[in-house]
Amino acid sequence: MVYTVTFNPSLDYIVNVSDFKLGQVNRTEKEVMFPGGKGINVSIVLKNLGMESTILGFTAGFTGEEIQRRVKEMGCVEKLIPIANGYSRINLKLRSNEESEINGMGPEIGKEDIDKLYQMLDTLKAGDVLVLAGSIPASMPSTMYSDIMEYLQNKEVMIAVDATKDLLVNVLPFHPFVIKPNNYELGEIFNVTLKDKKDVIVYAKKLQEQGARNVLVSMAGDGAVLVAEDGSVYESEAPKGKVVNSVGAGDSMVAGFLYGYLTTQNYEIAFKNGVATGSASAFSENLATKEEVEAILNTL
Ligand SMILES: Nc1ncnc2c1ncn2[C@@H]1O[C@H](COP(=O)(O)OP(=O)(O)O)[C@@H](O)[C@H]1O
Ligand SMILES: O=P(O)(O)OC[C@H]1O[C@](O)(COP(=O)(O)O)[C@@H](O)[C@@H]1O
Repeated sequence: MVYTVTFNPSLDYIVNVSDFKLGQVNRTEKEVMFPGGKGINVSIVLKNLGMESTILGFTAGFTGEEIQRRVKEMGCVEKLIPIANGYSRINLKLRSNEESEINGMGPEIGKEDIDKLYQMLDTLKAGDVLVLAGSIPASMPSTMYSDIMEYLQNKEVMIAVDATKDLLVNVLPFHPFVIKPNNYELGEIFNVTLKDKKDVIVYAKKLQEQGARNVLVSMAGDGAVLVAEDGSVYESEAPKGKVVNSVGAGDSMVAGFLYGYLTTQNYEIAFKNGVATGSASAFSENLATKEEVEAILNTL
């Protein structure tokens, strides 16, 4: 079974504003709202691809209830833990001449809530897959994901991590199955700007040397790189198409990669599947469907 953990779920409020002007009243031309947060998006896409998973994590307030309602409506299994205070974030995605995002910091999560999550993690068995994805509330330590990995280290659970900075770096000694920084996040870890795939491969290998088994680096419209544990390096250009909504493209890539690997145990197929799924999400308003992914796979 695949489990995804989202400490900080969101409602993604995506608004189109023609020629946005800072400091003025702007009006939307279009607005849509989706449940979001990285683990939740991974679960939605896995569902679309035909693979069941269970959504774990924390929700709060009316926004949290709406996130739960929507993921259930989509047919996902969720065991989100409602927390007593605050409310889950509404993350604003502004599409205008440029794309901007404001992601909230999320409600505080108490120790008793974390204990409940650990009780759920106690049910994981060898061969299960755990996805730890997205930010954690600012009040939590950057060892949150590595603490979970340490707790599970003797269980033979395959763990995927999509996080930034120390939250990601701290998990490396626990040998995550796959990590997926984008090229900016990879550069940020080493305080460098990565210009091209050649640079990306050098620094992805450094994260592998520090403990990651597979390092998948997304580069938006410039494609992706996989440095795999068997020593292979795969590179891909981004599939061609019109970007409609790139929110969730990275999460879709994680879902596509895991789906590809879990169904074939082949890194090349997993990588292509990740690229196609990321782009299929970027090319549609909603997250990728199986048909959309297959259509792109046929072009790779
Ligand atoms: N403009 C784009 N054109 C084609 N594919 C894209 C585009 N943006 C994203 N993708 C696809 O989605 C994947 C993940 O996107 P990216 O933006 O790098 O992730 P993140 O959201 O984590 O930063 C890319 O590797 C690519 O396959
Ligand atoms: O937890 P974070 O890092 O703030 O990211 C949360 C945001 O990222 C998303 O999961 C989308 O992520 P990607 O575009 O990287 O796939 C949104 O649904 C959500 O608003």
